[in-house]
Amino acid sequence: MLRANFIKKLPAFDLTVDFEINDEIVVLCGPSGAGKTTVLQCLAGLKSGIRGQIQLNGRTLFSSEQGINIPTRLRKIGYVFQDYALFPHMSVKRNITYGIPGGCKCRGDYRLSVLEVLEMFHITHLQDRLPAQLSGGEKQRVALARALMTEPELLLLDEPLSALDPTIRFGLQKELKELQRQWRIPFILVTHDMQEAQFLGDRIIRLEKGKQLQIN
Ligand SMILES: Nc1ncnc2c1ncn2[C@@H]1O[C@H](COP(=O)(O)OP(=O)(O)OP(=O)(O)O)[C@@H](O)[C@H]1O
Repeated sequence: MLRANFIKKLPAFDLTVDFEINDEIVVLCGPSGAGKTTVLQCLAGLKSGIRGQIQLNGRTLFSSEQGINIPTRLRKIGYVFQDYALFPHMSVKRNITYGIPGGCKCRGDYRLSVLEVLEMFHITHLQDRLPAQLSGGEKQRVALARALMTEPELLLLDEPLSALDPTIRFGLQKELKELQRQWRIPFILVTHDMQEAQFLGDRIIRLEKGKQLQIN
């Protein structure tokens, strides 16, 4: 479970976050500039100047009061960026194993092998390609595979499907939902698309100028 209760001062307003998220998909929506991406960045440890606390499965990731600020790489949080942020000069396989001790060869302390993850996302045949040689949907699968390879306890997705055409998009929405049901970790997903929010979200939180309004 994720518990987050913090304030982040932004130039135009204060972003106020107060939520508890179980093993479910919470969709964050709201107008451009409302603070959605900033919420994800604060949770991942990519923003400074926060007051409050963040706990994941009982571990304190951040507490301004106690002076705790666990570095991003140790937070056990997967992050899928809007533009996928794949390394352009690395193959699919290297992208997926980047940052994993032992890389492609070794399982180490991880439960999953790279071959299992490639299979899970139906991208085994693409493992030696570079990102430039992939379609948008394939890149999205690689980004998800990379995020899940580290066995996160929370997955953050910033408009993961927005670059895709509607037919591929719907297929991947279903896959995302199934993935969450299999992994049973909290997903927080940002989208501008209300249909997508309704389909994917177990709960929808609307942000307006940094304030949370719950829709369902
Ligand atoms: N690096 C920055 N420096 C100053 N202000 C910033 C910075 N990044 C974001 N902001 C401001 O913080 C606010 C929240 O931005 P954020 O990117 O979180 O919004 P968003 O809801 O994700 O928007 P969008 O839907 O357009 O991606 C905005 O008012 C934005 O102008």
